[in-house]
Amino acid sequence: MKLHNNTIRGVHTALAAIFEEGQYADKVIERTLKSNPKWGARDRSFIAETTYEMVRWWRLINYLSPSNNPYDLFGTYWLMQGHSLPPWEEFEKIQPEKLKGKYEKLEDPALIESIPDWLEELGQKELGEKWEAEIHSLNQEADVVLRVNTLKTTRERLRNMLAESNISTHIIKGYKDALILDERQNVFRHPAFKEGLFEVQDGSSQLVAESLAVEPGMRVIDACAGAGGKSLHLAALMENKGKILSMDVEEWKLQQTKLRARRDGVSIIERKVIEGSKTIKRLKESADRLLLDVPCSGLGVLKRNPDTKWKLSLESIEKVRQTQQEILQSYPSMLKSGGQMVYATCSILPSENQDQVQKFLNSEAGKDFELIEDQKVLSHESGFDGFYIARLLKK
Ligand SMILES: C[S@@+](CC[C@H](N)C(=O)[O-])C[C@H]1O[C@@H](n2cnc3c(N)ncnc32)[C@H](O)[C@@H]1O
Repeated sequence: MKLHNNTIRGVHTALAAIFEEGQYADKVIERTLKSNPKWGARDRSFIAETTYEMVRWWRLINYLSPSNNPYDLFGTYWLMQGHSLPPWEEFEKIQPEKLKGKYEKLEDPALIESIPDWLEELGQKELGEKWEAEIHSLNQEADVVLRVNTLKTTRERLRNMLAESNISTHIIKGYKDALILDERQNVFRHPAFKEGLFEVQDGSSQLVAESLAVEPGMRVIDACAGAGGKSLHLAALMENKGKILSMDVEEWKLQQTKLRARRDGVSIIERKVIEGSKTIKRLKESADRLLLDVPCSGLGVLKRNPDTKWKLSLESIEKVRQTQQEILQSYPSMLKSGGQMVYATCSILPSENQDQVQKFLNSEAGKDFELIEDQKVLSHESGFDGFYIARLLKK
């Protein structure tokens, strides 16, 4: 592959915004690409992919080549990917054989997997012997997975339509609405996306709405709806019949839900901003089904958000655990008796998952609930993101 100075500089600018200004990688890349409309499709995907991968391997790259020079860092990454470097004077200082030797001598698992030391310790403590395979899998690039919008099309029809534009996909047993792209590409510009025939949603994430056992006509609350990924899936499973109340503490996220619902042909979603405990109390025993897709560390989605590992800390994870338990202590009151609730996270840590559910069940607020089943979806076992999904019944 031929390297170009201007795209390497684009990557460097993006990395500086991520590491020096603490901005989110996805937003930085979006902005970098938008402000350079002359770059072609190949340059754009080079910049996006290289930035994400350099963020992922940042600690290892900096260990192998401690330097502030962007060409030293990029060149090291490029060699790590198995490419060779062109004879540019910018790369003169790099000695491939020396780097190779340094890499081969590595024994520290945190350096090898390019994660902070505290995360290696936490992973070992919480996942034991499964941690090594899990973090290895979370360091691989994610597949692009589509969720077919069954309100507008079928999986076969969408698959054929994409094939006509040379986008080949495959299906996997156990994920009934999913299509996986054979080759990574930007599908947001495809007419089928603009017509609302699919959403981009990881396979594990698609298991969440599925597990809530919704039926057309039900009254469902999605209490941490965000931009509405799961609400839209619930609406499709309910055949757009009944009512979904999509709630969140962030109004701007719910605004996105509104736009996406319009595109997807969903009319049963109402939105409500959570302004405090009063909002929850007013909805007492009003829902047949309740989804708690709670805020979490995001350690299950490192494949697609590699910058998370540099932004998190033990303190921030503890804070999010507290929010999770606060939500569990109060929101289930919105469920009718005989109703079912799903507690879900995109984390692989038991302390955010089964331990939280157990703590709830042992508390006064959980005394009327029982656990029906739970799924601990690990990335190295499923191939998709890491998730936790627990289904509970209110007696
Ligand atoms: C995992 S995200 C939700 C993703 C969303 N369900 C989807 O499928 O796109 C968690 C959401 O919880 C929201 N949140 C944070 N604290 C909350 C609280 N106390 N009550 C309700 N939602 C909260 C966040 O704003 C965020 O949108």
